[in-house]
Amino acid sequence: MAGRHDELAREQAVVDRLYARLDELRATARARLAAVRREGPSGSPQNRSERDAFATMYEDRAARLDAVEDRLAFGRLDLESGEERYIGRIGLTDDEHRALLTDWRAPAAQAFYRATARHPDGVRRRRHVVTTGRTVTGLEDEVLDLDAVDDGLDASSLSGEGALLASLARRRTGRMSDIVATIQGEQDRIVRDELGGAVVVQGGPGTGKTAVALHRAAYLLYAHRRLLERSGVLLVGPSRSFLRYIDQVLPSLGETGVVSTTIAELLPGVTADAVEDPVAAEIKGRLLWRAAVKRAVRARERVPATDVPVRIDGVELHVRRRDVRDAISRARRTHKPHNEARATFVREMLGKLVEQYRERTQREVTEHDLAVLTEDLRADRDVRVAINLAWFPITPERLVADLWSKPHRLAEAAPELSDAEREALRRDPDAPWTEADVPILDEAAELLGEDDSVARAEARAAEARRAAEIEYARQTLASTGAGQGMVDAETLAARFAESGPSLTTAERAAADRSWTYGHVVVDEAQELSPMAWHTLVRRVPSRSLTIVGDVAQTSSAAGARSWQKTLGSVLRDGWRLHELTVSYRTPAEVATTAQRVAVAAGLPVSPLTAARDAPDSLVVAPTDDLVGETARRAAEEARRHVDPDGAGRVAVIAPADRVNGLRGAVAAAVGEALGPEEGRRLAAQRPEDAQVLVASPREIKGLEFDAVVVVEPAAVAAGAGGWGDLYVAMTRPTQRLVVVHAGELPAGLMHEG
Ligand SMILES: Nc1ncnc2c1ncn2[C@@H]1O[C@H](COP(=O)(O)OP(=O)(O)OP(=O)(O)O)[C@@H](O)[C@H]1O
Repeated sequence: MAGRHDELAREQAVVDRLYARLDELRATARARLAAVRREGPSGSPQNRSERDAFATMYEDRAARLDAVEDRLAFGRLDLESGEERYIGRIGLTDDEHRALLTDWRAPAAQAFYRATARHPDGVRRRRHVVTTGRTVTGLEDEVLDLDAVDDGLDASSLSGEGALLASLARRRTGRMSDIVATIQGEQDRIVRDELGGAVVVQGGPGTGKTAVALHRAAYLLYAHRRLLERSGVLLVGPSRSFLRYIDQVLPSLGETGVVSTTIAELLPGVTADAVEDPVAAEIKGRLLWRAAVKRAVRARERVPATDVPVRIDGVELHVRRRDVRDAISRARRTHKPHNEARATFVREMLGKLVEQYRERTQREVTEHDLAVLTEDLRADRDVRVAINLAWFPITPERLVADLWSKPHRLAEAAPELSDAEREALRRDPDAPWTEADVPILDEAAELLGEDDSVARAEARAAEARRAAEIEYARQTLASTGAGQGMVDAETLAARFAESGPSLTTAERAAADRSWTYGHVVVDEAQELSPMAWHTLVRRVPSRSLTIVGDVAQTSSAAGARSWQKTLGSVLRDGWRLHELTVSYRTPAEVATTAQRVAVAAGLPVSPLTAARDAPDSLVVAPTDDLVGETARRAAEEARRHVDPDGAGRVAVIAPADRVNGLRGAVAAAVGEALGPEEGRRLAAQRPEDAQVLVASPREIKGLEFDAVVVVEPAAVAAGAGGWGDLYVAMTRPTQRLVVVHAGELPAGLMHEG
């Protein structure tokens, strides 16, 4: 039997060969890039843009190859056929196209994640190859032998347990890393679920929902590249800091073209960063705004109370009520958005006025006179005012600001709201936007359209240009054979386009409110209001979505308590539910206690089994000096977990109104515990990189830390986010939870011993 040393040496030889091949491919991509760049900025514009396009293509290729350096290969399958198949981040072949490494997303890699002793799927042995840099440092084998199966054990045991536990115990860096080497069977089934329809993943804290959602995005981009590269994938997260936390994962999986956003940032040109009152947020999240915004728009199409006199060339005419009524019906029959249908309304009204003019004057008029008269009428101030009053051109921002600042507008648009509810929405006309306004603004933009005759003419011209470019790109691809399997004509054409060679699908999509995506991924999805769902679903006409969240962690007043209730109205029955039940983050004692508190509070919690335990992972500390004790505990955890090299994260999570009061004391205690130099280094860190963070529950949603100090749990639960916030706060640590309290402890949270 080969010794461990021989086995390591053997795997090292394989890994060396794989890195050598990777280096070779990188060198080729760089050489091609350099050759394209060497040609310099000469030649026709078409030559130049062609060169730019190829340069971008080679840059992409080089970037993708660079991104897969870490843990290039991590697994090996020994098949019953005798084949040894290596699994890694990307697929690699040799010069003769023989497979060296299988992409983890390929069907041939599936058994690495799914095979069990009970269902070996042609696999004799699964090996996890652990590497540090380019050196093989460990091997972990699982022999999938049915004789070894103990009843009941197989279904629940973890695959690659050693590699998994090692990865879970690793110190946190403030950035999420991929889990490609240790995806578990229940997670893999979700990752590889088909593209069509909506996949909803419900699971308790730390069950890998975010990880699964991101790996699924990478999988779908691999399995449906042609479709998704053109239409794009949208990823929606709860906050910028969360998006930053996860922004390394997709690039490390070789994918860079995903648009990430929050609901607040969904509308290009709208900044929605004001904090909303929870009562108003809940009301604004209701689906009633679909009808209410429609009514608000209709209110800008209105027949005047009386005929309105206007005078042109000394002749008195009337903007007559019945003419307005006819013109409104005609304009509505175009089924165009309000601002676009306005052209029809204006044309109809001017026609009626010209008719009146002819009747009044009984004059013979030539075609030329008619045109002049129409223009005179159009330019006349009184006519303009009368027409505008009947069909008012208006922006979405103005329409919505009027709803919030003019009580009669809101009463007319949303009669179903009570007086108290309407009062709760009351705001200054120039108050800043909140996240809850965004879906309503989007609805308004949809119904109003843009008054953009010029923009539309430009778009038509651009479309014609683009068609010509696609044709040209097709010819180029055919004649050079370049870009095989990497880029299609349309993508290449987009890069040729005047808008600049570097404008990717993601960039174009992000700048365009009406862009529709091929797939949308929503994380922390329980926070979205019904109205936000309505807005999102509009962006994915195929209804192909990955929705991950936990209805027990909901803190938004407008968020979901039940998927059925929230999604039923927007997706009907076009969704399928998966549940994740193993917590990979929190040690068992912390997970069990958090669950107990959540159950006692009546939250709709999912079952949760912790994958591991850690000694002394829960401490409950009563005190009379809340600030002092919190600072002392935070300093102790910082000493234990925070490294000067940037690894290790500690969070103090406190009720929102206590955060500011704690910051100074925590910073001082940490400085004292770790020394002035370390104290200064930590104090200079930006909030998003802070190794010691003092924050409210809202700011740490979806994130994780080595240690967490929760301050006054009953007060956290009494805050705007309720018990969901406390459940979130308690389930952030990977190693240790410290609860500091001066007041009563909530039910389920007991003192030690
Ligand atoms: N199969 C796995 N292998 C290694 N690590 C994993 C695996 N699954 C999850 N993890 C790790 O567990 C932690 C929690 O995962 P993640 O943040 O995706 O959970 P979540 O369900 O989204 O949590 P929350 O509901 O609290 O936001 C992360 O550090 C993640 O990398």
